[in-house]
Amino acid sequence: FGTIGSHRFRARERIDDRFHTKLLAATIPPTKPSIGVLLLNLGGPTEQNDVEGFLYNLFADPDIIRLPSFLAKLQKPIAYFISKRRAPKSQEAYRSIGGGSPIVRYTNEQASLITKAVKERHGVDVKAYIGMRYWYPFTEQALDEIAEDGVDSLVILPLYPQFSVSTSGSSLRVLQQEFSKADGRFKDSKMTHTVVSSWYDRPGYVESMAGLIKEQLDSFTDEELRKYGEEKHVLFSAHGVPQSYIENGDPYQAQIEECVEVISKELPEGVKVHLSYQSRVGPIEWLRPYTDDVLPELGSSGVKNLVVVPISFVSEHIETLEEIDMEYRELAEENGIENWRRCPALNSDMTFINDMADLVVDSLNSPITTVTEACIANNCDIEDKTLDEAIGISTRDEARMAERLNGRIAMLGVVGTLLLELASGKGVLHLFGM
Ligand SMILES: C=CC1=C(C)c2cc3[nH]c(cc4nc(cc5[nH]c(cc1n2)c(C)c5CCC(=O)O)C(CCC(=O)O)=C4C)c(C)c3C=C
Ligand SMILES: [Fe+2]
Ligand SMILES: [Fe+2]
Repeated sequence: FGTIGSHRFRARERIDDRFHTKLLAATIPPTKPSIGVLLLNLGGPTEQNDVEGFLYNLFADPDIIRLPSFLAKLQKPIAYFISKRRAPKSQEAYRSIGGGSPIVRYTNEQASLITKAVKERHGVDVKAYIGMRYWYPFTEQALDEIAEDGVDSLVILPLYPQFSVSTSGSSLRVLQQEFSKADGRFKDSKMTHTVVSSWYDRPGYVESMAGLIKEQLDSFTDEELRKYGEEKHVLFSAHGVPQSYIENGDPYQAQIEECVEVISKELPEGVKVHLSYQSRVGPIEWLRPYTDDVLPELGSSGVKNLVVVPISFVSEHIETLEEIDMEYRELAEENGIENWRRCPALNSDMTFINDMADLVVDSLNSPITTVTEACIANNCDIEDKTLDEAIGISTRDEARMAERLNGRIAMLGVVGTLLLELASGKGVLHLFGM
C-alpha cells in the first residue's frame, strides 16, 4: 500500500474529495493497518418492552415520516403518538415470532462469517462493526467503537441490496451528521472511508438468491404437481415505500425492478414471475401493486404452486416471519393458492457471504465514495444548507421543492388525523392501521 495524504471527516474536505480517484487501499498506512467494515441495518426490538421505543425511533426519523419544514417541530410528538398507538399491534406480531426480532442475531452471524471469509479468500484482516438505525446496537455505538479502535480505513456496507432514502439513506445521514461534528469522536482521526451504496446486481448476490429460489421450486413434489398442475409461479415481495419517495428521486423502485429482472433470468424457463410491494403503513399511497392485492388476484387466476420471495431483506425478521409466513400465507390459502412455499432470507448462505467478502475487498480497491457523495448520488434529502452551498448545487431548486411539497401534503393527512384525534379524544388512527 502506498500512502496518500489523509482526509479528515470535515464536511468541506469530504466535498472537495468529490472528484478523487483514490483507492481506499492506497490510503492505508504501511504499518499495522486497521480496516473496519461497518454493516448498517434497521435493527429491531429484542423483547416486548423494546417495541414502543423502537417504533418511536423509527417514526421520529424524518426519512421515514416526512413533514414540511414548518412542521418539523412536530416530528417527535407525532412519533410519540404513533408509536404508542401502534405498539400493542406490533407487540402482538413480535410475540407471534417468539417475542422479539431476530435481526441482530442474524446480522451478528453475517458479520463474523464475512470477517472470516475476507481473511480466508483474500488474506486481509478486517474487523466488522454493526450499526443499527433504530435499536441496539445503535450506529452511534458502532462509531464509538470504531473511533476507540483507531480504525484507519472504513468500508461502509448497508445490508440493504437496493438503495432507499428510507433505509440506507437514513443510516448514511446519521453517519454524515456524526462525521461532520467539529468536536465529535473523529475530530483527531485520519480515518478514510468509502460507501457501498447498493449491490443488488452483484453476480454473487444474484446467484445466491436464484439458488435459494430454485431450491424452493424443486421442492414441489411430483405428487403435488400432478394434483395442482405443472405451472410454477414466483412472487417477489419487496418492502414498499410511499410513492412520493420515488417521485422525489428515490432510486429504490428502479433498483428493485432491475434486481428482479436479473434474478429472474437465472430461473428455469417457464416459471412465471410477479412483483409486488408489502408492509404498507398509514393512509398515503405506497408503491403498487400491493402484495395483499396481488395474492387474491393470483388465486382467482388459478395459481396453485407459488414461491414467495422476500426481495429487499437479507435476514429473517418480522416482515418475513410474521407478515409473509402468517398473514400472506393465510390470505393466499383463502384465495385458493394451495401449494405455498416461502424462499428463506439469505441469512448465512455462503454464496452470499462470500460475495459480501469479495465486495468489501473490491471496495478497498475502487475509487472512494464518501458518505456525502453517496447521499448526493442517491438523491437523499440533504437538509444542511452549508453543505448545499459548499457543493455548489441546490437540492432545493423550485421544481424539486414543488414535487416534494406534493408528497408532503399527503403526509399532512396524517398530521391532521392526529390533531383530530387529540382534539376529539377518539381513536381515528386505528382506521389507518397506525
Ligand atoms: C428495504 C427494506 C425496508 C424499507 C424500504 C422500509 C421502509 C419503511 N418502513 C416503515 C415502517 C416500518 N418498518 C418496520 C419494520 C421493518 N422495516 C424493515 C425494512 C424496510 N423498511 C425491516 C427489516 C423491518 C423489521 C425489523 C424487525 O424488527 O425485524 C416497522 C415496525 C414493525 C411494525 O410495526 O410493522 C415499521 C412501522 C416505513 C414507514 C417505511 C418507509 C417510509
Ligand atoms: Fe420498514
Ligand atoms: Fe415494515
